[in-house]
Order: sequence, then structure tokens, then C-alpha cells
Amino acid sequence: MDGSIFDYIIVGAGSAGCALAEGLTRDGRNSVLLIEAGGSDRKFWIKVPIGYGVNFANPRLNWGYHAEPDPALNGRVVYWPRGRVIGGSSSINAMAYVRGLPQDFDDWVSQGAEGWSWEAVRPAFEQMERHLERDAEGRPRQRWDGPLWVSDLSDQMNPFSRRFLAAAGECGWAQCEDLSAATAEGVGYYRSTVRNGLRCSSADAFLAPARRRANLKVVSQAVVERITFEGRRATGVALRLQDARLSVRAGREVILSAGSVNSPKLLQLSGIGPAELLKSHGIAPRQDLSEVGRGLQDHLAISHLFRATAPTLNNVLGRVAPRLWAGMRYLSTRRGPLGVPVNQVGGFLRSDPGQPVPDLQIYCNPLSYWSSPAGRPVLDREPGFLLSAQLCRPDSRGEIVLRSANPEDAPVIRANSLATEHDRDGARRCLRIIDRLAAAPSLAGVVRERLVPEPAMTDPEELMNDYRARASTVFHPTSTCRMGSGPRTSVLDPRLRVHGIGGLRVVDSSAFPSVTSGNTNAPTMMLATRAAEMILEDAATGRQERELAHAT
Ligand SMILES: Cc1cc2nc3c(=O)[nH]c(=O)nc-3n(C[C@H](O)[C@H](O)[C@H](O)COP(=O)(O)OP(=O)(O)OC[C@H]3O[C@@H](n4cnc5c(N)ncnc54)[C@H](O)[C@@H]3O)c2cc1C
Repeated sequence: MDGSIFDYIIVGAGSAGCALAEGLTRDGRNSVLLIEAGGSDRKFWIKVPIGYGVNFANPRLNWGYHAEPDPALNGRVVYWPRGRVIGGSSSINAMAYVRGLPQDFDDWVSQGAEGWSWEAVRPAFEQMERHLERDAEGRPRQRWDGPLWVSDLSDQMNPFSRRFLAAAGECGWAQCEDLSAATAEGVGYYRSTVRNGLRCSSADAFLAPARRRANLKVVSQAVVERITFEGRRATGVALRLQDARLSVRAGREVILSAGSVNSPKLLQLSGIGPAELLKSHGIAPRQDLSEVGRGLQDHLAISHLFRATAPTLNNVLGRVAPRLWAGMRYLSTRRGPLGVPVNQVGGFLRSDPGQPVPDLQIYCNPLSYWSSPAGRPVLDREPGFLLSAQLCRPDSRGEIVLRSANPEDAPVIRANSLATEHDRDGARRCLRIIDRLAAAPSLAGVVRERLVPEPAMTDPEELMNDYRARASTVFHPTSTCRMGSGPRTSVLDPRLRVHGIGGLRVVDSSAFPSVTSGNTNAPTMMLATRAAEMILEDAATGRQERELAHAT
């Protein structure tokens, strides 16, 4: 492979990389090389939806990053899983499918990402989705016919989830029929990227059909170490494949889809980033772009755990005989508790009527568990459930910074949580909304005790201390190579091209101008679906070549 040339090289076969590879190879005209650091996703516990907990800390599938001690979280070092496997984080994520709220995308436009408004992006969601749901009579119904299966599994979800929906109704929140496409306040059953009882990752949806095309080559277990250039035009990448160091060339473009942690790291290793930082690691700056790595946003959530007097999923998964029965049922029918992700119900809420749009996302998992010191979930044997809440649109921004010039070193992740009063107030609103839900009759009637934090803790300041002691990322880092209007305030232009460099784009969650209100897998795949169209359009119109002037 050393020295070979492809029209396009994509770095990273994650949520974005797989969707992009599909779009770029569809017409058969372009040769595409997709390079992935991890290995095969053909693993039982990746495909079985309940396997989420098993993969969560598996070093063979996961980069297993840790953020730096976070001052706002009592100096804690928070675990940051990221998929290192075909399918990337979509192969290890919790499968909740949420597009995001309309204002998220309209706000992207006001941050300089022209052409990414809700009206502009909505058709791309519809194009990639295939919804499997039921009509009012319970008969199966399909909406749209894209490759990504989004299933309504509410008929298999734990009956305890209905209590949550009733409690939300008692608090005055409306039910939302399809939470994946929520555009306003509402609670309901989460839709899941599951196809016939198996995870439907970006690799399953997009890469599997694309692999049958002769113009796509996929190389796994290969780590890209830097981008190669002629002048200020990207010409290929240097990579490590087992013990060999190789270079491959891109006739048209190099596209980074290595995710929000690794895309900025690769730009910085390649001399694109804040000049002072690069020089401090002995890297000659090729393009002084101060925002590379900056702009990091994420969702920080708090969970309260409850013991229940009514049965929950703990009655099945926490006990040997019911677990065996569920396993047999799953193996014979692909249905039942093992075929359903743990994020079952929740929604988008306005914490008070003064909020113009939903400001909090909530979850109720009909299962109580906590993390072992190694990061593995430990199930409670007694029935329990958890209520979680997070601020939809934090405005704190952290950063990803090279630790050294050695590509093998994990970058420094500074989450910079709760850096603004807006976010600290959001944390307090999260605590209030959890209390309000737990006090609603349908839940209060089945709560035996609150396990964590301890029941005696009711003072808002003490609860806030507990928040700082336990809140965690829900794994939605974005915006570390964000789109915007110019090189002083962003990394990419609205067509995802790196400012000032030719033949180089970043297409993944790092390109979001700001984090969306909900889970980030859907908008990442949407962004890649649109990016493929833009890249082909630019090639067809010669726009990329003409505008290379911007790279000299
Ligand atoms: C544990 C967990 C649970 C989550 N749950 C949900 C959920 O329920 N719903 C939801 O919507 N979102 C969820 N998310 C978030 C969502 O999965 C991510 O936002 C999304 O997958 C990001 O896609 P991406 O393409 O930006 O990056 P990724 O999917 O992470 O892809 C990046 C890929 O690039 C590869 N790569 C990186 N560096 C290199 C290199 N140097 N050389 C070669 N390859 C490289 C990686 O191995 C990886 O495969 C979760 C994430 C995690 C980690």
C-alpha cells in the first residue's frame, strides 16, 4: 500500500467516516481509502444492544481517554470512552437516536456555518433514516427508506418506564410521539439505532453496503500519525500499520473523521493549530490556526439512583435465573430485555415556563447501577431506577491540546466544565427537575429510598456539592474543529474546509459550531451525509481547485 494513491483518504471509520465513505463511493467514480485505528466490529457484545455496559471500558474497542482533573468537579479525573473499532463510537454507544432541536442548527448559522439551518439539514436526516414503528393498531409501519434503522422498541421496554411517563404527565409535560425527531418540549420513549434486535451502527448502516464497491478500500488497525503536504495543500497521510510506517497519497482530498478528540490532535501534529503550542512541542507551524482544539463542548449529566418497590430491569438483569431466561429468549427471538438499550424514556423539557425552548434533557433508566473503579457498570440486585438530567446547551468551552509531538501520546483533554454562571445555574436546574419528577405521585409511590445521593441530603448547596462530586460526561464532545466564518474564530469554513489549507477537510462531531441539545450521533452522521454531497459538488464544479487560491 505504501505510496498508493486514492482520490480521497478518510481518516477514521466512525459515525462520520462510515457515512462519508458511503456517500463518496456511491457513484463508483472516485477511489476512496478509509483508514481506521481499531479492528473489526464483528463482536457479539457490540451487536447485542444490552452489551453497551460490557464494551464501555474495553481497551480493545476503546481509546479509554481520561480528561485532566476538572476544577469544577472537585478536581476529579473523568473517564472519556471513545470507540476505537470499525464504526467508532457508534459501535460502543448507547444507541439513543435524537436529531437535535431546530434552534441548534439555526444557531450554527448564526455562528457562521452558513447553509446548516434546520430547514437545510432536515432533508439529510430524512434521507439517511428508516424508522421502524407501529401504527395506532400496533401494526408494523416503516417511514422513509434510508440505510440507518431507527427502531421504536417501546413494546419491549421495561414496564417501569410507563411510571416515568405518568410522572412527567403529572408534572405537566406533554408526551412526544417520536422523541428522535422532537422539535419542542416533550417526553416519550427514546428511539434506538437497532435493526432486528441488533445494534445498527454507522458501520452497519453505511459501511456494510459501501464495502461491496470496488472503489472503496478499508484498512483497519492502522493509525494515521500526520498529514503530508506540498506547500499548503494536503497530499496524503503518514500512518503506522502494525510495525510498518507507510505513506499514502490523496489525488483530491484528505478528510479527517477521527472524532472530536483525535481530529484536532492530528491537525496539531501536522502543524495546523496555535503556533505557540506547536512550537513548544518542536512542531513547525504550517498554518497558525488558534482555534484548533479549542471550542470543546460536551454534556455533563447528574444521575440520582433510587430503590423501588415495583419491579424494574434489575429484577431481570441482576438475578441469575431471569437473566438466563432473557438470554435464551433473545437468542431465539432477538427480542426482550437484551435487545433493548438501557436509555428507555426521557425527553426535552423547559425547566421553567420562562425558558423559550427546552433547556434540559432527562433520562429515566429502569435499572440502577454504578461504576466500578475500573469503569464497569455494577448492577444493583434489588429493583431500582435512575433519573438523570443534563443542560442541553452549555456554553462553557474546553480544549484538546497536544501532550507531546509523539502521535502515541493521548492528548490533554480539558473539559472546563461549569465555567460559566449559565452552566452552573443549569446544573442547579437539573437537580430541581430530578427532585420534581421523583416527587410526582407515579414515581414517589414506588420509591423505597433514594440510594445516591443519600436520602438526608436535601439542601440545594449540599446537592450541588454532590453534583460536583459525581457528575460525568455523557460522551458528547464536539466543536474542537468548529465551522465558522473566519480563521480567527473557527477552524473550518461552512463547507468543512480547513481555513488556509487546500485539499483538507474535517468531517465529524468536531466540526459542530456548538453542541446540539441532545445525543450527538445523529447530527454527526447527518453532517457527514451532507459533507459527501458538498465534496462531490465541489469536485464537479472545479470549485475546490479554483478556491485553492485560499490556500496559498
Ligand atoms: C460510551 C458512549 C455512549 C454514547 N451514547 C450515545 C447515544 O446513545 N446516542 C448518541 O446519539 N450518541 C451517543 N454517543 C456519542 C456518539 O456516539 C458520538 O458523538 C459519535 O459517534 C461521534 O462520531 P465521530 O465520527 O465524530 O467520532 P467516532 O465515531 O468516535 O469516530 C472516530 C473514529 O476515528 C478513529 N481514529 C481516531 N484517530 C485515528 C487515527 N489517528 N488513525 C486512524 N483512525 C483514527 C477512531 O478509532 C474512530 O473509529 C456516545 C458515545 C460514547 C463514547
